[in-house]
This record gives sequence, structure tokens and C-alpha cells, in this order.
Amino acid sequence: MICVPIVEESVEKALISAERALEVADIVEFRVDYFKEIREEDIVEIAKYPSIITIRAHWEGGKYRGSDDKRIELYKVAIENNVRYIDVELKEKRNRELVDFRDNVNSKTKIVISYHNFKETPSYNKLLDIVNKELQIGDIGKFATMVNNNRDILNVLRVIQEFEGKVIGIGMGKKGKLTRILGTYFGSILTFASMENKSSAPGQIDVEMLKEIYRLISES
Ligand SMILES: O=C1C[C@@](O)(C(=O)O)C[C@@H](O)[C@@H]1O
Repeated sequence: MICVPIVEESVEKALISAERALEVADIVEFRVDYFKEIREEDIVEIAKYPSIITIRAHWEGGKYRGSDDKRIELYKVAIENNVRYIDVELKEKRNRELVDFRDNVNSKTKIVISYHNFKETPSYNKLLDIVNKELQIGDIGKFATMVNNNRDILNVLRVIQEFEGKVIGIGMGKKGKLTRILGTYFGSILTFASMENKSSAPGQIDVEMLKEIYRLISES
């Protein structure tokens, strides 16, 4: 699956962008932390789309600087409205609360527990440990780490393969592009691709270019 992150500052612009993205991608990620104003009714609206709702905390590289109580409440609105996925950080102390809430309200939402490292890719064993911890909490483990060399590329792909079908693994940066292409072949549930030069992280490949690469790989 290809996921296009939506990084608009208003729900109106985000919905227009999502409609365009879903013509070329399988799913979108609403980066709600980019919204200038976040209202519960906006979460209800975006939850109707095949999407991941992410309200990325500033301490994990995102733009959300509001209260944690509000962030958790907004995630609960997304869960109550059966959004396909929410993404919440491994470092978020209340992530289990969201899993328990999902179970209590019988929501269909799948909960992604994520880890980001914008400086480096931890060792293979450290990454294994991170994903194991994520899967002890949520439904899907996720890591996005800065790739600095070929060993990092191999470690990202090895960890993806280790958790095939239960993980989203991303190598960030220029050197991480190979993992954005190959990750889904090794078992990553999805990969992220940008649209109209709007990306949410370093190294994202344009969605049309990525689809052409996949076409060439499938033909060869
Ligand atoms: O965690 C991820 C992966 C990502 O950081 C990337 O590198 O494509 C993009 C983010 O929007 C998303 O939440």
C-alpha cells in the first residue's frame, strides 16, 4: 500500500488534498498536527476517509503543541468514528489507554505504535526490541529512522522482514529512499510517498514516481 501524508493547515484544504491523493494512492495520512485549529467535528469528517490519523507530538518531530489531554481526546474521537488507523508514539505514556478505549467501544480502528529517530538508525537488535515493545501495546509496530549508510538500509529491511505484515518500516533521508521502495516487498504494510512536493519527512518519493518504479520492477 502507498500512503500519502496530507500536511495542510486546515481541514478544508486537507480534504481537497486527500481527494486528489486517493486518486493515486491507497490511503492517506492526515497529519492533524499541521492544522492551525483542531476541532472534534473535523476529526469526525476526516475519519470517513481511508486514512491514518496522526496528531504528532512536537517532542517526536511533529507540530502539535497543545495539551496531551486534548490530543488523547481527539484520538478517541477518531477511534469512536472507526478511522482505519491512528498513529500514536511508543513514548506517549497514555498509548495503552487508547488501545483499551478502542476495545471498550468495539471500534474497528487499528492502532499503530510508532518510533522516530531523525538522527540515526539504531542497531538491528535495538530496532527489534523497539518493534517488540510496540506490538506488546498496539496492533501494528512502526519505525521511521534516519538512514546514514548501507548497513542501516539492510537493518531496516531485515527488521521489516522479521515482523512481516505487522510493521510499517521506513528509512528516512536521501539514503533511505531504497527502503521506501523495497520495504513493502519485505513485508511493510505500507510506504509513504509525497504528492505535489508536499512531504512530511525527509526522503519521501513522489507518489507518481514511486508507482512508475513499482511498474518497472513488476515488469522486469
Ligand atoms: O511516521 C511517519 C513516517 C514518515 O516520517 C516518513 O518518514 O515517511 C512520515 C510521517 O508523516 C509518518 O507519520
